Amino acid sequence: MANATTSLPLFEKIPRKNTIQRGFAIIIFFLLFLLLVYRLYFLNHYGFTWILAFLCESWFTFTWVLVISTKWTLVDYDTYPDRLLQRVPEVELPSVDMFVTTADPVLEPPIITVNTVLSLLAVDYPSHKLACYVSDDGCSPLTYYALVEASKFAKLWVPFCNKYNVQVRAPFRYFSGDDSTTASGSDTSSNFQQEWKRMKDEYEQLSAKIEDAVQNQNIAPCDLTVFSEIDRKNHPTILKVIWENKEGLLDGLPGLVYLSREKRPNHSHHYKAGAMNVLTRVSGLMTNAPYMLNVDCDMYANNPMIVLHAMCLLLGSNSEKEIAFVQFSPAFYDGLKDDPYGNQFVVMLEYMAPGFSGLQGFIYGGTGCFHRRKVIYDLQLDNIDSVNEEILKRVGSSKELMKSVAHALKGKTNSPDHLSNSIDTAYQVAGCGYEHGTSWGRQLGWLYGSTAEDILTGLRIHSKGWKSAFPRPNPQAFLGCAPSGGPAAMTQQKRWATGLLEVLLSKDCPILATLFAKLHWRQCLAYLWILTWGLRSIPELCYAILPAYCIITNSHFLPKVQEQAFYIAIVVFVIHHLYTLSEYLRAGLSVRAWWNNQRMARITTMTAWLFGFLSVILKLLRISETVFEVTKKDKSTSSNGAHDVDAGRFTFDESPIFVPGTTILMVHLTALVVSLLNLEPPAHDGLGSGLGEVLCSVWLVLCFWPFLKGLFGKGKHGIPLSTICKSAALVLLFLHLCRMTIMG
Ligand SMILES: O=c1ccn([C@@H]2O[C@H](COP(=O)(O)OP(=O)(O)O[C@H]3O[C@H](CO)[C@@H](O)[C@H](O)[C@H]3O)[C@@H](O)[C@H]2O)c(=O)[nH]1
Ligand SMILES: [Mn+2]
Repeated sequence: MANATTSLPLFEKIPRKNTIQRGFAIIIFFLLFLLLVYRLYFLNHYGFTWILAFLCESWFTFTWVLVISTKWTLVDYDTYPDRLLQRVPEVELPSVDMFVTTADPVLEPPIITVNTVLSLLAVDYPSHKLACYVSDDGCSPLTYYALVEASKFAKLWVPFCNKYNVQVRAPFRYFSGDDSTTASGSDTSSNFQQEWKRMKDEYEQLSAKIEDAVQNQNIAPCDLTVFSEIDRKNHPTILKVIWENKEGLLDGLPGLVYLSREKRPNHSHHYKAGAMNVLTRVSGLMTNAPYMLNVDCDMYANNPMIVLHAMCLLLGSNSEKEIAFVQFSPAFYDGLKDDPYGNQFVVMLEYMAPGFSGLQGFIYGGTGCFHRRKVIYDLQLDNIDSVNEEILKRVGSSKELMKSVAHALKGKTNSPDHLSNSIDTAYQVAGCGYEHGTSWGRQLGWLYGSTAEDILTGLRIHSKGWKSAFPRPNPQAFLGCAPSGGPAAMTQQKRWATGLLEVLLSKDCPILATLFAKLHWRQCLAYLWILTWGLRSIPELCYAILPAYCIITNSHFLPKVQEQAFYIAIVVFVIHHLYTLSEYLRAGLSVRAWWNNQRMARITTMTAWLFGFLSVILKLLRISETVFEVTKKDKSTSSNGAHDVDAGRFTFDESPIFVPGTTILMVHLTALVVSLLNLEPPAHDGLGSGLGEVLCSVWLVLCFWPFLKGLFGKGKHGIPLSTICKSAALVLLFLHLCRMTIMG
């Protein structure tokens, strides 16, 4: 019996059947191809609108090819933690360092970070094998204070979770239900009821203390002298071991370390990538676990078995060379109903991600990911088994760090040492000058040069020939917070588009990696699909302007109703939308969610991604650097946010990011008025604009419906007057250009 279980695999890759979807995808491709042939055939007959339409449609076809290739074989992972526990005795499980990054106590309220940390401290894993490191780029005494208080609460919380096998170990979620019966599941014993009540009181006290500290800057006695008169952009390293499991107790509490790396005005700190590298070095000196988990401050562990699930994949592959990192599917708590901002990515994670799994593996998404430490130490050499002096020199001048890296590369773990013994050397490697002259950020660690450091680092790992895994356990592994307002959602999308384009233009570009390194060519296509997000804004914008231009100048860019080609265009449009709709329905989402995502895809592409594209152009012209703007996290739990009737209604602010959207909407409204009132000039060639152009215009107005409501909305639901004026000016300019071409 024992033998039977030890020989069973720890995980399985399960291919998904998708013959019908493939069929439809090919039909769509075929129709697009026909349309292009038709365009080519008449290329000399019609003028510039025709050529522009041809170019845009070529791009759409290219993108479609990338999509088909990526989604061709879908693979899911199943993991079996119970088999792992039978195979490996608890004391022999490898250790894991858990990193949490936070950067701003206002955009990222300390109570959120605290909950994430508590959920990690309480996971089902031998606690002396875990250590949690919090990097605070905001250098905030509030965050530090909140963590100190949280560690006191953790001493009650962790045993409570273990004793009653609590499922959700982030207290703000666990206690968001009203009474203990909802939280306990089956346990209704009076003991449990009492303890539950006590725990709830304790948590309420903790959050009240933190809230009070935030509101009144009133921080109860706690050693905060190091924070006095600190400037968050100019300060020395602050490193505090808040708690350590000195006795190495199996059921103690994992170590907890607070770290705010040194910052100086003239030193580039490389945003999150820089923070991750400091965390890697400091933890290397303190615990040097062979595996590292990293989460954003708002992503709490929602599945207590999560580390075991990851270990099934990391320990269970036949050759170590198999899986470099395990990326869990990100998901969001309190997500707005039907995804009005199109940023919950359910469908992408349902089809695209398993498609990547059928190739080399899904991308590294920055949060909810377990890495092998030794892979992170060596993004340069192909063969990490040969530990040579070369690598060690690249990690910088600290002898202790070299020793720890050598250990990690050889797969040895450090003998348990006290965290506090390495404090002095840790200060050295957390300094902002430490990386000078080393390979951090270039050949090892998290890579610099993109605001999507996650994609860049993951791509480099895949280019070395490694694979990655994308399991989706039930319950969901990690839950985070998706932006729930127009401005925050747009900022996030803009940063992604910027970062992705930076990767595309870097020397890590997937095309080069396929030619000169070990990236598989279809993995390259999959990466191109995501890296070209920012570029898509240009053809989409052009294509969106075409119908309005044609109506206003009374020309055409689509086939006429009497032509057969007209039906190709209609059919491809209809089938494509039915295809995406079926994906939503099969994923258990509503028609409304589908529609919201369709229109948000248009809005995001033409606004946020356009700005991402422009910021990369400015970087190329050396006019300005790209920046990592942190997204705002909401504290709301289901008690407010989600029930708010206006919750899903689009919000705006003064940001120029809303100008293109407003302009497109106004251009199309103008075009529709022109068409309704028959104000078009006489057609040049007797073939004026027709039904196709009008339908396109109506469609775009529908896509930009949130903006139409915004024109008449008030407060944050309204588009600011200044934005409307700027857009109106652009519309006038556009009309003027149209007139010139008619005259011309
Ligand atoms: O200078 C900085 C800036 C950010 N962060 C942290 O980076 C994380 C991600 O920032 P967030 O604003 O939450 O970005 P998201 O758009 O939610 O993040 C996604 O996209 C980023 C890349 O664009 C990745 O870094 C993230 O891991 C990934 O979740 C947060 O924990 C921040 O505290 C830092 O530590 N230092
Ligand atoms: Mn985030």
